[in-house]
Amino acid sequence: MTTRVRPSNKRCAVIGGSGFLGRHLVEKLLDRGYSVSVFDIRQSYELPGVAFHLGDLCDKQALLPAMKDVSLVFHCASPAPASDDRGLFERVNIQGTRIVIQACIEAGVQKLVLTSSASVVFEGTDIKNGREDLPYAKKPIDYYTETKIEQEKLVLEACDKEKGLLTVAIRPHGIFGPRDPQLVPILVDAARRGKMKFIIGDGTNVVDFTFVENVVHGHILAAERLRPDSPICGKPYHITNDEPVKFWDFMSDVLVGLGYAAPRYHLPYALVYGLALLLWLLALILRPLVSFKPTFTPMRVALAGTHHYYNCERAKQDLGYKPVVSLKDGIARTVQSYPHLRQGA
Ligand SMILES: NC(=O)C1=CN([C@@H]2O[C@H](COP(=O)(O)OP(=O)(O)OC[C@H]3O[C@@H](n4cnc5c(N)ncnc54)[C@H](O)[C@@H]3O)[C@@H](O)[C@H]2O)C=CC1
Ligand SMILES: CC(C)CCC[C@@H](C)[C@H]1CC[C@H]2C3=C(CC[C@]12C)[C@@]1(C)CCC(=O)C[C@@H]1CC3
Repeated sequence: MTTRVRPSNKRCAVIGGSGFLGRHLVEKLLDRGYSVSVFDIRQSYELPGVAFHLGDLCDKQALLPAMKDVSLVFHCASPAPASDDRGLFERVNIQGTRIVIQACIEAGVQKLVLTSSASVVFEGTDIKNGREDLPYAKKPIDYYTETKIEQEKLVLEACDKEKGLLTVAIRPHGIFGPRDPQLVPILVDAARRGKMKFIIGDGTNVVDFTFVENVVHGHILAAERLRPDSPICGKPYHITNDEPVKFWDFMSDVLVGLGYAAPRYHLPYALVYGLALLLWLLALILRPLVSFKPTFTPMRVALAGTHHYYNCERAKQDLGYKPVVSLKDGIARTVQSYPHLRQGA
């Protein structure tokens, strides 16, 4: 007879642990006394107490060793939203997530926490104080969103008390903070190329941006509250800073904090969206001949010109969630962390 060692409650694996959110999560887990295995296609840092397993999450045999004796898995890997590679999104976010679930079941993992996205309900039109019961986007605005929807469904449907795997999904929105490879770098790149002089629309649209440590906090609360008798099993949770802000005020605070001018001139939303669609189509048609990546993609223009903020009451009620870093402090810490992106640097 083989006796199965019950995995320690404090052993966990972070799939995508080399990424922006993943690394912040790993650091907080270590602080809280967890031992951590990271599974990723790349290793971006070294830390005592972290075992790295390199591989593609679509490969179950590569995943299993990272899950050995692990009771809790965080899945926060995804191709970058800026990619336009439909095949890659489908392979990693859909097929890969099926494999992650199978591997969790085979390895005897008890809890799986997915990093989903509040964007799973975003179709490019206003969302004001959206709750988790909004329907998934019927016409997702890009392949990223389309496959994040399928990924979330797969993980939530896999929640099975009988089989012993409990699951929950965290839906953050607009994560920012030190080491983010996306929001601040893209914004600064656009500013350096003179493209951030313009406000898309009337500039009054309100959105959520979430400091990375608040997102981490939401993940850990969910993991620690995930038990067979808890109401959170199989549910999605919005995690935001709970401080909706005008999109263009947030952009201006970051730009001015880094020494750039705030956007000033208004352009009509419909015009910029139409141009972005045209450029996207052109890039698609010309792809075999030339490769160019427009800064203003339809997704970015939609995010920059509409309201999209979310209610996180459910997370407060069920997880005891409350942001740990305010928007103002989050912006100050973020700006400070990018000395190389300052104007003139
Ligand atoms: N950044 C944001 O504003 C938001 C992000 N999210 C979600 O948060 C999660 C983390 O995002 P970020 O940290 O911003 O992205 P990131 O790109 O910094 O990290 C993703 C990590 O996944 C890894 N990865 C990608 N494909 C893989 C594969 N086939 N096998 C193994 N590892 C693979 C990458 O190497 C990377 O380290 C993602 O699931 C994303 O969809 C959700 C809402 C907002
Ligand atoms: C060029 C400018 C109009 C905009 C520059 C900033 C943008 C790069 C970011 C503003 C909102 C961000 C955002 C995401 C990525 C970066 C932004 C578009 C996500 C798409 C990342 C993945 C998600 O799940 C949702 C995010 C929404 C907000």
